[in-house]
Amino acid sequence: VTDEDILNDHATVDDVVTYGMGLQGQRYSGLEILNSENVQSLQPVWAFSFGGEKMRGQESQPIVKDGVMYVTASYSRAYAIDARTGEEIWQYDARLPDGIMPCCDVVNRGGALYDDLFIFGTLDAKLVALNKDTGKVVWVKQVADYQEGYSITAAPIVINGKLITGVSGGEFGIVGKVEAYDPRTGDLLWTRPTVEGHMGYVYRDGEAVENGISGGEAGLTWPGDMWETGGAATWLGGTYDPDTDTLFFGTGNPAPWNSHLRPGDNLFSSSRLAIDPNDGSIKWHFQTTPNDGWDYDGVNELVSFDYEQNGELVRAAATADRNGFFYVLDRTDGSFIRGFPFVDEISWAEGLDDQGRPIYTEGGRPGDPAATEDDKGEPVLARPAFLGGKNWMPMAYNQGTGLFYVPSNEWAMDIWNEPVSYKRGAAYLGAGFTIKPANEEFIGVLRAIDPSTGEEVWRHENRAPLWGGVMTTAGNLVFTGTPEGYLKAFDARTGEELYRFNTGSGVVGTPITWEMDGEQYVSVASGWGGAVPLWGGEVAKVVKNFNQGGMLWTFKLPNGEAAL
Ligand SMILES: O=C(O)c1cc(C(=O)O)c2c(n1)C(=O)C(=O)c1cc(C(=O)O)[nH]c1-2
Ligand SMILES: [Ca+2]
Repeated sequence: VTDEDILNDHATVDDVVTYGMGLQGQRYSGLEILNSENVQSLQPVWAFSFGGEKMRGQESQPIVKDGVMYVTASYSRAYAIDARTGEEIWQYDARLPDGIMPCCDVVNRGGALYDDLFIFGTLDAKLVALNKDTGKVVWVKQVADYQEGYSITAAPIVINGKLITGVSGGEFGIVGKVEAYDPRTGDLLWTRPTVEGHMGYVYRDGEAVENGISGGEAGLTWPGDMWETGGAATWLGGTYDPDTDTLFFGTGNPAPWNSHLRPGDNLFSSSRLAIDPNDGSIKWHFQTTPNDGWDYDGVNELVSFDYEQNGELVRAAATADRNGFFYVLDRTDGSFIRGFPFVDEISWAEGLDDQGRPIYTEGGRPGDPAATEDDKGEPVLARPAFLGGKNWMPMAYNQGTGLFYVPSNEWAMDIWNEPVSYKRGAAYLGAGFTIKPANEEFIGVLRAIDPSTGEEVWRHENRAPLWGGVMTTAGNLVFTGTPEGYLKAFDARTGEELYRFNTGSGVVGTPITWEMDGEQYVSVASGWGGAVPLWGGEVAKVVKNFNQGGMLWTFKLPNGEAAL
């Protein structure tokens, strides 16, 4: 796989060589062999077991090149599979130490292909590069110390000969960062910490150089030394926009969760960062939840798209934040174009001001434990819950309909603050919580959203929270999965459910589609898990009978069907 292949991934329908089905992250395929007229006939052609004990939480997006599928699974495993037959070519199991500390299950969301390498991140915070034909290790690089709480769950991306990764660990007071490596050797090219105060340098050719952006001196948005352990993990990885030559990374929650310990905006937590891929410098930032006090952890993917307004081309980017608001930004400079709620009854903010900053609801923030006698701050009922209006699961943008398809959830939480102090390698929250369903009928809502008006064009409600990624096609289709086990397809214009297939375990993976031998294929990983069964509080009851697992399913129309 070459840089060209990667940059063109969104336009080549016969392969999927990037996380996002294109670096901009639209998850849109121009294929229409499979479409809203014939999707009812879709059938599985093979299924592949990830094997292993206790397999769960299959959040991966496979990639496909030249008839071979490369996919990661939970516990930092990777596989190459014959995409025609489902036969295994090789398997790699990372040997993980006992002390790994993923906050939210043992997940992995995917890998990257470059040259003859398949590269992915592990729960002990390493990057591993495997020979794509044999699965043999070519290089391994320690990105950060797992004993401090670092891990990697996101898929790396490669752009113009640079391998770009983020890190997880926001719940342990790590310092988030984005890093670039030489994909052939694993040598570090630059590092970009995402907490102000750690900001004044970049690495270039293995040497630290000042780049002038230092939060440490003037106007620190953290009190005292709180920035030293400030979180802002880049745990969802990034997207890349070739038009502006910019990497977009979301940053997670500031640490600790108790916001009274860190008055200030706490840059660059809960933000979108536009990063120069050449040296790691920050071009602009947009913070969705300043002084985040609810773990809104605004790490969600920023997806580039273009539209016309009054005859002018707008180079925009959109993100559906965990905090419940959908933002449309000008991707050339990060300026706010518009924002609107995409979930119901947001409690913590009354809306956004004309810069996109939240207008906080009076009394919406959980109280300061220092102000009470029993060390437990005044609780509040906040909505959405910290697992978010949308969590990690990627949305999709359809160039034909001009709509975003957003996997969202309706839930609330009781949240309160507690005293906490930083201890290396220990949870650093200073908060307690119970998540509750917002109603008896449904939590998950797949929404079709018009980014130019904020209108919800259609919605599909699901009993359990939606936790899988979305993919959309020129064949007027939207695919996603449900914790109840289904891969589902919808009419992209109307939201009518056109197809469902039960994979035997909850689908929390992200589907892909590609063309092979003149036929259109769809693949998705199945295996219930992720944060909901761990942290879902009262919602865990809704999902408690769902079986875990680890399978990869592949579908196509029966032979000849597409021609009808
Ligand atoms: O702050 C962090 O570093 C971090 C990392 C991760 C992760 O790497 O999976 C999650 C979260 N936070 C998080 O807050 C969260 O709700 C979450 C859900 C999931 C999941 O895969 O289901 N991961 C994570
Ligand atoms: Ca987090």
